[in-house]
Amino acid sequence: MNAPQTALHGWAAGEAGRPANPDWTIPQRWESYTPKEHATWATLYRRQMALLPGRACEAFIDGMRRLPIEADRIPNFEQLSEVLMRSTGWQVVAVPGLVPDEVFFDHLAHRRFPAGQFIRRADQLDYLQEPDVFHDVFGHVPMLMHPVMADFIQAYGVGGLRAQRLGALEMLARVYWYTVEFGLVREQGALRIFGAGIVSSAAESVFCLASSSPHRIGFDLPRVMRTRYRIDDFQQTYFVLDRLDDLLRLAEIDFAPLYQQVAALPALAPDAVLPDDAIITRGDSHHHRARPPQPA
Ligand SMILES: C[C@H](O)[C@H](O)[C@H]1CNc2nc(N)[nH]c(=O)c2N1
Ligand SMILES: N[C@@H](Cc1ccccc1)C(=O)O
Ligand SMILES: [Fe+2]
Repeated sequence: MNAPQTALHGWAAGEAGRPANPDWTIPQRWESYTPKEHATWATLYRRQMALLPGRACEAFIDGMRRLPIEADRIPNFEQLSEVLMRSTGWQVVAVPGLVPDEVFFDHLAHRRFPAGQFIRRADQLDYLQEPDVFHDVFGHVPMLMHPVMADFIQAYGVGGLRAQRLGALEMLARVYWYTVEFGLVREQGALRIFGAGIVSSAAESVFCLASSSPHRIGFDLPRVMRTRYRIDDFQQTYFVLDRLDDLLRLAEIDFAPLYQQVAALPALAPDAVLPDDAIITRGDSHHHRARPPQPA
């Protein structure tokens, strides 16, 4: 989820504007979820699990299988953290919603995944401005069981704190957006989803692979750093990794010189196509202005 900082949950910042806790974590208060909230989770879970086999990458399906994530109840973060800690050293901490950039990056840099404690209302099933527990836990957490993604997201946290110092937040956020949130990866000759923003959206899980309108382009780091993204509708371009392990190489590249080179170039529209793009499928001209999916 890389939405701008606009939609900060007021009450998270407390009346005085300062959060009760400097790292913005709150108790999950798992016992206080209502049956209706669990039912919303169940609806979303069932809808996605009917779509994702055959569309989501193997790492996602495997991670989901190994975690205490049930169909009909919002998961308990302490139970998730026990399994994650043993596997890749991660834990899930509850936050009220979007937190400030440096708080977010600091959590990731210490292998703490900040997950929204709240769940969307029944009338927000298809679209949500802020990351709720379904997007964060269903979408992101299973991938944290994969060692490559576990290392990549921690490195991203470290890189985020650095990018802030270098004034390169937007370029870095695009790398996260087009991988962790909306990334595709080749798997046994087919394209599979690994991005959490797609995985947690029913409409986009289908659209990203089946529609002729988005471009699908082989991942290229400077190209991704230049490409703007939309947060309120389907992506117009998806970038495709040859394999998830490519993320490790990515994490080791020193971004600082790239930030300088890319900052000197004009940013690209979300639906741009360049002559030397490694086009996998070129989108058609008209855009399906479908019901906006949940941004991620
Ligand atoms: C660029 C920026 O770091 C990014 O949008 C962050 C901001 N704060 C966040 N806060 C939470 N809880 N979850 C997120 O995904 C993000 N995304
Ligand atoms: N390698 C990046 C850090 C990073 C790691 C993983 C993902 C994105 C960025 C840097 O030098 O800042
Ligand atoms: Fe997200």
